[in-house]
Amino acid sequence: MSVLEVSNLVKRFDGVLAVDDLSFSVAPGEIFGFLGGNGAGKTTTLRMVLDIIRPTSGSIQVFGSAPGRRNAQAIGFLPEERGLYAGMSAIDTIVYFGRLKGMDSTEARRRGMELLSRFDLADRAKSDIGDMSKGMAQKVQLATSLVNDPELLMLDEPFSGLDPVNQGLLENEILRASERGAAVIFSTHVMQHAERLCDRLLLLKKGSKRFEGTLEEARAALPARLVACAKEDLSRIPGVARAASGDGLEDGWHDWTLHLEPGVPAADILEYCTTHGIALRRWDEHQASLHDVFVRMVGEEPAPARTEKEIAA
Ligand SMILES: Nc1ncnc2c1ncn2[C@@H]1O[C@H](COP(=O)(O)OP(=O)(O)OP(=O)(O)O)[C@@H](O)[C@H]1O
Repeated sequence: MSVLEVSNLVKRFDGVLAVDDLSFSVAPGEIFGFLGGNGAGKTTTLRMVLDIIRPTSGSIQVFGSAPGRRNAQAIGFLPEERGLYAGMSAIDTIVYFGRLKGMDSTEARRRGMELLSRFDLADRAKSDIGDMSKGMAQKVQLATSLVNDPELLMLDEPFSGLDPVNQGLLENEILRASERGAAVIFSTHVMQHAERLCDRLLLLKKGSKRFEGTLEEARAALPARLVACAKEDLSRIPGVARAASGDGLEDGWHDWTLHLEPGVPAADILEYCTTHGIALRRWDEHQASLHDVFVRMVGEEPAPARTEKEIAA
């Protein structure tokens, strides 16, 4: 059974179609990347799953029932706009969120301390959130979304504002949640995280789905490029859309760059060469990156991964 099933979801704000006939589902243990540019409808969709806002039409099933109090206890959520109450300690904040999820305080405290240790914040457990750095407070907020060991973990732009070490820590938490069987949905503009983590991903543009599938399927949607060294003319091989030969090498060998027709696997070209006695001295396949797929399907540049220096600035 799916943890989350979204069917023909529509959300209209005055004059803005924020989510347009969106359907997808997420299974237990799956890491699902929710990708799209600014204003694509990611946050709006997550808010509907949390029952913070109501859909205009369509349906959402969380653990087999409509969003609401009953299933909220098994959900963990990290909102895009970060912010916890200054004036409360890190551990008390986590316990508070654990209580909201129906945990008893002893268990929430035990679990909170375990998370703070894992996040290298055990010695700051009693620090006021207001006295913490932005990144530290963000890790405490992450802990509030994990305290109840949620079966559905939804993270809205979780990597933004974290330095590279803490981005790695967050990646580990996502993998850990998935390994214990939780479904994890995270939204991001940064393709590198999605490339490393996602079992499946969905590309959203102006509220509507442009692509849903595995990373491999996403890459296969764009033509591959091959670089090969041959004596023969490779431009006439079936499945090659464009070919350019470089300068001649010794003994009549040439480097070729081949752009394949969409959907043609590189292996077909290799097989053709083998069966037709075309000798190849070198063979490199360059698959499209998720960045290329995003640019092609969403029509804009995703955010680059930020350097440590940029984050500190
Ligand atoms: N409460 C609201 N009232 C009116 N319009 C809204 C409201 N919330 C969202 N929108 C609009 O819905 C569209 C989708 O916004 P949403 O925040 O879901 O995008 P997003 O994919 O999360 O973008 P970002 O990556 O910039 O956070 C935008 O055009 C936004 O202006």
